[in-house]
Amino acid sequence: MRKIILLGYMGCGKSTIAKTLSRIIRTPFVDLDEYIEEKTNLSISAIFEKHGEIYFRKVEHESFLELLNSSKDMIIGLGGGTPCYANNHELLKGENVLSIYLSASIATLFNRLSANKSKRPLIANKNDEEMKEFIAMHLFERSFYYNQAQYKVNVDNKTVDQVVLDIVSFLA
Ligand SMILES: Nc1ncnc2c1ncn2[C@@H]1O[C@H](COP(=O)(O)OP(=O)(O)O)[C@@H](O)[C@H]1O
Ligand SMILES: O=C(O)C1=C[C@@H](OP(=O)(O)O)[C@@H](O)[C@H](O)C1
Ligand SMILES: [Mg+2]
Repeated sequence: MRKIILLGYMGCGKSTIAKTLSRIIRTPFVDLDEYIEEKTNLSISAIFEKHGEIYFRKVEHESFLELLNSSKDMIIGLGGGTPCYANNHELLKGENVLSIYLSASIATLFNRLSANKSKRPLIANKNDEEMKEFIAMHLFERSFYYNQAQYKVNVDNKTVDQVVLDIVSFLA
């Protein structure tokens, strides 16, 4: 059954867009981070703190496979790092998979993330200057993986509804 996968850097809007898209096209959505939190009974921050990032990436890969192998139609909002580890980017091209990269400028990401960093362990302890530099470098490193998606939608200066409409146009 068809899986619609949203990917992109932290703060690009994957979780938010997945929720609204789900309502519009009447397809259930699963946020991969939330799925992992339920499965492990730990927050993403607690997993990083107690078990480290390598363990998180292992659980993330297993969880992504579980969702892809389920027999249901589903929208999956990935974590920002999901396509960049464990060859997960290869899974973006599978049969019955439609993958969409929500691309955003460094300025957009910085503005959104500076107000929302506490639950994101990779940036939680950075000040504004450190964060700007980190986002620029990290986005550059990850772009290769994000660009493996079948479609790309730029989200800069767009409302959630506008982004959802752009995505709906690919699904026709
Ligand atoms: N199109 C948009 N316009 C303005 N703010 C947005 C938009 N999409 C998401 N946001 C906001 O950006 C922040 C990060 O969104 P989130 O969905 O958590 O991103 P992700 O899951 O990609 O990390 C949230 O505060 C969310 O409300
Ligand atoms: O970019 C990353 O490596 C991460 C992004 C987060 O998801 P969001 O992109 O939804 O913030 C979450 O999976 C974890 O904190 C690691
Ligand atoms: Mg998210």
